[in-house]
Amino acid sequence: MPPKERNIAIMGYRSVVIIYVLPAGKSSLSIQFVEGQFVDSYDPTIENTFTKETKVNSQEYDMKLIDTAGQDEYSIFPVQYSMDFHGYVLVYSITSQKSFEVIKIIYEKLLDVMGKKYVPVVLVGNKTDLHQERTVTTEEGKKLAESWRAAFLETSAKQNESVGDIFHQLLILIENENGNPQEKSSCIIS
Ligand SMILES: Nc1nc2c(ncn2[C@@H]2O[C@H](COP(=O)(O)OP(=O)(O)OP(=O)(O)O)[C@@H](O)[C@H]2O)c(=O)[nH]1
Repeated sequence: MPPKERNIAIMGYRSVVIIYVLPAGKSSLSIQFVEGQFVDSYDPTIENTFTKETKVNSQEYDMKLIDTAGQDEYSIFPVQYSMDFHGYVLVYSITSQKSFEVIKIIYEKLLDVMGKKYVPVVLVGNKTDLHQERTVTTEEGKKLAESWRAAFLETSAKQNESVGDIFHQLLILIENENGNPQEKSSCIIS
């Protein structure tokens, strides 16, 4: 079987006042997944594109990951991210209620721009290593994902916890959406 091409956008909150509220960690998740490293610095993203080959259930995929510029509640949803994308990773930080509120707004805008009731989404609560600073409970994240019929994961880009699972689960959701039901548990080969 030839590799399937999959375009995935990664979105999340970016505070204008970054001294007080650090962003969700979209770029860190992308870099951890693609390069296997954590870079502990904050450099606001304009837009980055990463490519990665991966395999799920013996199917090969050529993934293009677009790490989008961060959004806030006032941003107009960038229309270019509603076209030619197969699925979305929506990231908040478990240490930031604000990022959790903004991710709901990003999701609503995404559906609105696409004119759809469903799109394949993995909701990600990042920064689990900062558990002492947690302000968003696992239950809150789970409930939100259920209401979207999305997959839900808590991750740490820093500790490389569940990072590969994000993309694995999203590829499965995209196959399901395309009418090819997949089993949930299978190994990912990167
Ligand atoms: N402790 C911890 N810090 C993290 C984690 N992921 C990201 N960070 C830090 O959070 C800050 C923001 O991370 P980025 O990956 O640049 O965030 P972003 O969402 O891509 O932000 P924009 O590029 O502005 O959209 C950086 O200082 C990262 O080092 C994590 O899992 N744990």
